[in-house]
Amino acid sequence: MNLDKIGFIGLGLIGGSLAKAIKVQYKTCKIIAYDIDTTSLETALNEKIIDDYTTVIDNNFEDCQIIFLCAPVENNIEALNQLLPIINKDCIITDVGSTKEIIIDAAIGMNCDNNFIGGHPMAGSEKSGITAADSHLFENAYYILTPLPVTSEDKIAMLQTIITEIGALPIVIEPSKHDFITATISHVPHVIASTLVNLVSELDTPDKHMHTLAAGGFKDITRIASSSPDMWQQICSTNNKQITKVIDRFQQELSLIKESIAKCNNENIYSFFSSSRDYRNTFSDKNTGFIMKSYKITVDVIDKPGIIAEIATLLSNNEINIKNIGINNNREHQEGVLEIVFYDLDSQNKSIEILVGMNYRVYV
Ligand SMILES: NC(=O)C1=CN([C@@H]2O[C@H](COP(=O)(O)OP(=O)(O)OC[C@H]3O[C@@H](n4cnc5c(N)ncnc54)[C@H](O)[C@@H]3O)[C@@H](O)[C@H]2O)C=CC1
Ligand SMILES: O=C(O)C(=O)Cc1ccc(O)cc1
Repeated sequence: MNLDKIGFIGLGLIGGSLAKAIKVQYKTCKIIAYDIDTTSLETALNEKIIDDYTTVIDNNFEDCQIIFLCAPVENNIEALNQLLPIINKDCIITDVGSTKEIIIDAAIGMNCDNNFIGGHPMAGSEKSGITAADSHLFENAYYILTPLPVTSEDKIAMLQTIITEIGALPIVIEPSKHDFITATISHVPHVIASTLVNLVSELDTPDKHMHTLAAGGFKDITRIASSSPDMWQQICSTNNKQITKVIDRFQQELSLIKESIAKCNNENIYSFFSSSRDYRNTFSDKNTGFIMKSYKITVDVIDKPGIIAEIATLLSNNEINIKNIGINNNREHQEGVLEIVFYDLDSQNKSIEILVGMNYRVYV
């Protein structure tokens, strides 16, 4: 497909990653961006992620075929309103916001439902800003679309093609169903993660031993508490009905297990953990994911100078690109201490073969 010009409103983690992925796929496509943060725009221009930027939403967006709204949810609604008098009639405006019903209702209210298609890539991380942007972010991730009955098939097909060509998997879901699903699998888990972190901060002993000793499990389930407060405040305020409904249900579940623990009802406690383990084990970490896909291996290495260089050289001699490499000093639940992250499954598999062939113990 031919793309000549695309616009971005908001150029942080998601906007920047989409712009990068589109540049890889559509080399001649011009990208123009607007962001309230001029430093992000300058960074993106210097790194050739975009071709031009503007410090106001103006006629520069007039000839865009597609405009991606990638700011926090409420700011996307404001931008949509500002863009409507500017865009051409064939332009597709699509957002990436984590909540859908509110922006779809706003789009209907603004009579722009033939130009607007709601979107939500189910990929991301706790990081934010253009410096965290990654052209591989959407590979094998589901990308939800919430078109309206009036949206033309051509426009939906065009957006689906772009999503597919950047490696993601488009899936159509109705807005209110989307908001219930994401409240359960994303929004409430974020609230719980932040609650746990705040709890430790409040309960910690004066010597801060909780902070020092918090280990793998705690860090695993609270990683997402490092996310942008601005973004999460707007997600909560734009999906408050579904989120509060799911929190109510969560509190009921928590009360049940609390009661079983208080009464030492070992049968209930056992079945609580065994059913959650069995269901959790049906979520494959290698599958298309909701979180950023990670092709990681862990290598057991002896602690000697030059060991990282030795392994990095071995892999680079075999033309394998390393995305990230680091020593894990905490051996808890960890078979090895050197963690290597790759860009794709092929590199991961090839590295395992090479390292095992050199008698390294490798864990996936
Ligand atoms: N972070 C994640 O993992 C995911 C986020 N999303 C959604 O993507 C959107 C963007 O999130 P991120 O890229 O993670 O956040 P981010 O904080 O990395 O980037 C947001 C960007 O929007 C800019 N911005 C803020 N207000 C603006 C305004 N009024 N006009 C123009 N630009 C403005 C900021 O300066 C920043 O550069 C949000 O709507 C979020 O709900 C969707 C999927 C995953
Ligand atoms: O990093 C993670 O696990 C996330 O949860 C990222 C994320 C954040 C917001 C979304 O709407 C979708 C994905």
